[in-house]
Amino acid sequence: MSERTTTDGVNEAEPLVALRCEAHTYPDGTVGMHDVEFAVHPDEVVALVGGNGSGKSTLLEHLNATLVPDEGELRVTGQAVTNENKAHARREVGFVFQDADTQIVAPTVLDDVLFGLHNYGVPADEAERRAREALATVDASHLEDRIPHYLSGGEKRLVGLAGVLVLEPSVIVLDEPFAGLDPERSRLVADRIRRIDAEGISVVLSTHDLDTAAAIADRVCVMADGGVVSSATPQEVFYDDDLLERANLHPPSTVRIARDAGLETDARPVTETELVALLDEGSAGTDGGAVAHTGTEPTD
Ligand SMILES: Nc1ncnc2c1ncn2[C@@H]1O[C@H](COP(=O)(O)OP(=O)(O)OP(=O)(O)O)[C@@H](O)[C@H]1O
Repeated sequence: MSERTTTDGVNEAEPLVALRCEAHTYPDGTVGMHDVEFAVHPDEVVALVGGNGSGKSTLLEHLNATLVPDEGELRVTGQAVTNENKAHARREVGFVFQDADTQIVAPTVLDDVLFGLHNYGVPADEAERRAREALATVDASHLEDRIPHYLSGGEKRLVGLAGVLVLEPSVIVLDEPFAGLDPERSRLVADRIRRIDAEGISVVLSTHDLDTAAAIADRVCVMADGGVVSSATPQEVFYDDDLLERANLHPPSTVRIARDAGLETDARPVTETELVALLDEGSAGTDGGAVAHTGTEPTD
């Protein structure tokens, strides 16, 4: 996790993305989001959580100017984004859609990852090297000759991630990256997200999977009724029962296990590693203490 975060989970450096949205109204008159100020800082993984229809996708789609506020402002790497320079937002903020099929455009995985680079006029040799590197970063090199449409959901998600990663954005946004994946695939995608963060790219994702959010996020933003109702560390958010209830959320399994085990300590474990360490401490000198694994922590 980031070492440069303050106690409320916010990195102090200049934000890479800063959004102020007084409201976003869809064409049918539905207000998808209102009164939101949201920033993405260098070197952080931010998880957006909240019930169905709370505004997560609406917020994410503002970060690369796919949607624009009725009233407000988007700044990306210090530049105000206007109708004339949306391309700057698209280039700096890579978006991985939940439905990977919407992003697949080419007959093979390698061609698919190359597509964006060709659009940017990157010479063929360099493009191929970068595409292969991006596929290797997400452990998908073995898929490069496959037909994208026939990949499994988890494989498509990794290829979509490589297709965005290859363009070297400052921030990667993922809408529900774990939806529809089995626990092993979720763990793999979570692991790759941490790897991308370690390479200096900030990540913002929305998810209903609070176990995985607890395992990988530096900061958690809770949305309810189209607004951000909290932005804080996983420890603060996931031990705040009133906040979770207001957002129709249940605490992650690590928190439930910690409580069941009577571990209401100031340490507030949220990751599996933190939980295991505390349970081990608690059981030192007793019978060794069996530990229930949540199965969500990414491997390094
Ligand atoms: N294209 C659209 N037209 C009209 N209303 C929309 C549109 N997209 C979203 N909304 C509405 O905006 C609100 C926020 O929706 P959004 O999709 O951002 O929520 P979400 O938190 O991502 O939900 P979920 O977890 O179910 O994916 C909801 O009331 C939704 O019905």
